[in-house]
Amino acid sequence: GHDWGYGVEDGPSLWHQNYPIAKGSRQSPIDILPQTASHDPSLGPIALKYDQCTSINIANNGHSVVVEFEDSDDRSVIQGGPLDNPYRLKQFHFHWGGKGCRGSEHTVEGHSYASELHLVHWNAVKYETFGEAATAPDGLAVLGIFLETGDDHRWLHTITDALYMVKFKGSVTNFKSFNPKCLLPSSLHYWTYLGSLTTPPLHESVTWIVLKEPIAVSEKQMSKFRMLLFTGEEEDQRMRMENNFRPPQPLKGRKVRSSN
Ligand SMILES: CCN[C@H]1CN(CCOC)S(=O)(=O)c2sc(S(N)(=O)=O)cc21
Ligand SMILES: [Zn+2]
Repeated sequence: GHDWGYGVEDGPSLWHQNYPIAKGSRQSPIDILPQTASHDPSLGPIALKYDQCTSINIANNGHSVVVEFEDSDDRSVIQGGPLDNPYRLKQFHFHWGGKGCRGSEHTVEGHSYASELHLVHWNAVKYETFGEAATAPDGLAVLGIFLETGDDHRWLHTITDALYMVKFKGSVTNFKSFNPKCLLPSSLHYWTYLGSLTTPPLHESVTWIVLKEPIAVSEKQMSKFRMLLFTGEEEDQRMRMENNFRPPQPLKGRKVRSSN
């Protein structure tokens, strides 16, 4: 059922009641301090192989808007950097704020961005299914990309133009041949650390790779995300989907490494 959300009655500060791991030792997101992040020369570049990727659909799951990918083989993977194996692209989704407000999950020296894109990948070398990987300490790799408001993003239109089709929680529509490579910034320099899902079930199964360079999107494009609803078509109380981000969590002694 509806056991968690981002509101006063079901938001991040209450998630620990149903998901005690919310107070765990490797929770996400975190505030990243670039000066403290150790430059690790053994950290190679990340490699993204998305050329043969197959997007399937775009959906409103009542928490975010999600684009799912076909993950029956290694056609779309992230590898290198802190990763020992290639991890298969499963889905991507966003977190964002209200009008003119910040909405990223990770922050950089307390600075938050307008939004944050998460590309979720799973370790299909070690685990049979995505579900199994999602609960394993080295099961998932999520690539985080900051969105800041500025110029129009020429490729984000493909996504924002489809949002009206998935306005309500539970809606899904076809979304073929979208290649997320077009959403990457020019530099793949990153910070990396061991963390968790930033939503329930908050599994501590994520190797986070957060790109340093944000991409620019226009305020008009951001406003289209806020047209989405947390609520279903049948519900009489319409709740605009915004501020669907978890605030930074305690570092608890973890090391953040920097690619360079
Ligand atoms: C609303 C539910 N979100 C989660 C759904 N999944 C987890 C459980 O599935 C078996 S998931 O692995 O696709 C991810 S990744 C992710 S974040 N924000 O950390 O990138 C959240 C979720
Ligand atoms: Zn996310």
